[in-house]
Amino acid sequence: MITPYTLRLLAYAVVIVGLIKIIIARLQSPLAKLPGPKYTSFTSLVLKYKELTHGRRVYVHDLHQKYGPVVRLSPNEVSYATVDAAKEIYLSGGSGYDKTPFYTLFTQFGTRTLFSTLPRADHSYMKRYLADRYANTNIMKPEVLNGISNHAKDFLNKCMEKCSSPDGFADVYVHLHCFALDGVTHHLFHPYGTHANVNDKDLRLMQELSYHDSLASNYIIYYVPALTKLVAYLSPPKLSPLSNEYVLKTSAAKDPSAHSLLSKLQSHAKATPSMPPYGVPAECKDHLAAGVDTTGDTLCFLMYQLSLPTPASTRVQSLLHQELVQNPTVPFDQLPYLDAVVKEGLRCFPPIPMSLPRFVPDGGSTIEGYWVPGGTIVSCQAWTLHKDPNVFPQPLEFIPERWLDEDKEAVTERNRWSFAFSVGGRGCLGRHLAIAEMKTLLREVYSQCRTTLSPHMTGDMQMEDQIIATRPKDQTCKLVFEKIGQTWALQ
Ligand code: HEM
Repeated sequence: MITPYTLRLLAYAVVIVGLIKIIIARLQSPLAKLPGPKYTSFTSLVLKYKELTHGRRVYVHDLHQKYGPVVRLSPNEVSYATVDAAKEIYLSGGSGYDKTPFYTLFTQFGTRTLFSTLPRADHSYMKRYLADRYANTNIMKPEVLNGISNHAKDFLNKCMEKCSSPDGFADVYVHLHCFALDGVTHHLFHPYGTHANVNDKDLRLMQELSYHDSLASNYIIYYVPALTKLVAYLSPPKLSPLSNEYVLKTSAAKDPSAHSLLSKLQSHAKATPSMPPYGVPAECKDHLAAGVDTTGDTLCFLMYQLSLPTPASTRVQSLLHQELVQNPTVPFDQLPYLDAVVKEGLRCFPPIPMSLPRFVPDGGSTIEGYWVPGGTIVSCQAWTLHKDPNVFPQPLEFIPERWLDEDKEAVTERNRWSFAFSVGGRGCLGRHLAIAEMKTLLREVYSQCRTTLSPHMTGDMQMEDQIIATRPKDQTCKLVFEKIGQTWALQ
């Protein structure tokens, strides 16, 4: 007869045998041969803890510093820090490996969009279809550039107005996000775009989009879908009534401008009865979300950097000013120092600095000399690629001149390692728009003004990571704008 004691022993034995089996399997796994802390062969708990506490990017970077360009992060995940690995993961076959279900977190109105579609095949048709809207030739059209330029003027007027108020400073975090919202909605919806730097209703829309923190609940839902209801109960999802209403209403508007994304999507919807009911608004909302914090945060980090009270920042601002006043009619894409400042800004402060996860295809793959089985999650992160000292000497310093180096081969190599917009078929669709916006705004400001930190600026500008993007921790950046003559001497 089996006694309770025997039963307990049996239960223990089953658990122990199970654990031994798991340990043996993990030790025999091809990933066990990869560099990385031993515990990552057995558990993903440390990685998950870092994710939940905004610490993943720095944790992954520190592991690369310690273990080199290939690091096992968990029993099923590996991070790489070389351009060859990035080419294999994001460029092989054009679009690289398939996205993981992590991107399901980014569906809009319950509908998959370009960004959240996982398999390559489903994604590539839509990407090709929408590509012309974001091609440089479309972005460089006067109707697009004039819109961006007007919004840059609104930004500067707003900042000057704030600086002449008793406060004496402008919070550029707010006004740059308004500018980014206005710029992207001009492209998506013209003539139904926002004017958030002049209109309080649109300002509230920006606030709804940019001030939120749903990192922990998103990760929990992703890793333990069974807890979705509990998470929704304990921490109800933040609704976005203003932006949802704006996008739903606007995407049904008649006669959007021919250059807009909306006109293209509406034509597609007419010709494609099988398009999901929320296909057009979902795609628009996705591009809206993709275009506000990214451009707004990069500009914010960049203007903060230029405004620091250091000789290096003063020098960069002065050189930028000189180039801009000496070339008032040269198109923004032909100004080398402005280009170098933007590139260095994207290198030092990539707004999407974290791993972009992909699945190794069936049959496995050899990356950086190590074979990894199909189904392994692999990724690179811009934060680490941009800090390789062999490619970017003094990687922690902000040095625009590195992009103007006489050693052309070195500059080509730096461009190859630039990963702010990712690479390949799933790289950023809005890249040319974002660059046009950033250069137009910096030209508007630094051709006329000098910016310095306000004495009221006590906010923390450390990067605080969100689910895939990052942002300044305190979401505030108080600067003083001072109009200057054309002859600001190099100090
Ligand atoms: C400084 C500004 C920006 C940066 C650094 C940036 C960066 C990126 C990166 C790294 C990705 C790939 C993400 C991944 O694979 O997980 C991406 C994708 C994307 N971005 Fe941007 N982005 C910026 C601005 C914009 C703007 C202004 C728009 C459009 C209005 C936009 C639209 C998109 C879209 C639609 C995708 C998905 C592309 C696809 O899956 O094929 N982005 N962006």
